[in-house]
Amino acid sequence: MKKIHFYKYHGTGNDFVLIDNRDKSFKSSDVQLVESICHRRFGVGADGLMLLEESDKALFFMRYYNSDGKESSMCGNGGRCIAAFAADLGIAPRGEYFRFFAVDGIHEAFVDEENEVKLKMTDVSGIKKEMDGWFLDTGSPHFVRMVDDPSVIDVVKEGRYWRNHERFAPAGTNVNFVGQPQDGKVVMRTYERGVEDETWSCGTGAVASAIATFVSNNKCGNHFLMKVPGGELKVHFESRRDGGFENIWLIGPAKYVFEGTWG
Ligand SMILES: N[C@H](CCC[C@H](N)C(=O)O)C(=O)O
Repeated sequence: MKKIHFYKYHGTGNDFVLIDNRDKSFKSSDVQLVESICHRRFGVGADGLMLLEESDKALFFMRYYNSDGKESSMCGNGGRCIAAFAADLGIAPRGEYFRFFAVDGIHEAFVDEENEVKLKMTDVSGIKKEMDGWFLDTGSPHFVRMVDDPSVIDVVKEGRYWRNHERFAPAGTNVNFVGQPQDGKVVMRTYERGVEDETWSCGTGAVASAIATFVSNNKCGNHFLMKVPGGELKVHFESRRDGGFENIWLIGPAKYVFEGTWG
């Protein structure tokens, strides 16, 4: 097998392997290969893997895989990291807005000199109040539970229960545990579908948790600082009269960690 040159980035502790696959040399259908690269003990270790590929719709296409090796829905922190990766490789302009294509459509991005990334997320069509939480799709499905203190939640046990609940079958959902807002600051923790564990940050989850907090708390504005175990993410959006949300932005750091070869 040809050696694979990979890069490792993280976005507030949600970590990814990135590969420039514009030459299509990576076997993108090989679930076993992606899973073994993401393995925390026998591989590079990551929550997910992304291929940067050619696109006729925008500057590039972002193909996203969870660490279970399967291609999945949109990853917000992954989108921020691939934008920084593209700027670092000189594929995308730094300090200017550019567009890339992903599974949920076109995304606008802006990468500054320190790799702080602004990423426009897909519109949200609506949010559904469930007995014990809120369900919405921010590019990936999220079930948001409001709790008094996220720090005392057994995120793996409770997250796994809701992730596999029949209500969300067969696709399942990501699960977020969100504390009370204090001056626009919100503490949140996430159990991620396809990682099947708590992750230290979740971009689509931060958007889902901010919107659920906005809807469930009429004293909140539409700008949030989401405090996750791996750092802080900014989220702001506009609500629509039809109950949807648009002009949704996810902002935060994307860090290059190291690069290497696989195989
Ligand atoms: N695990 C998610 C995709 C990645 C979401 C997360 N890493 C983010 O930053 O949005 C899913 O399969 O629905």
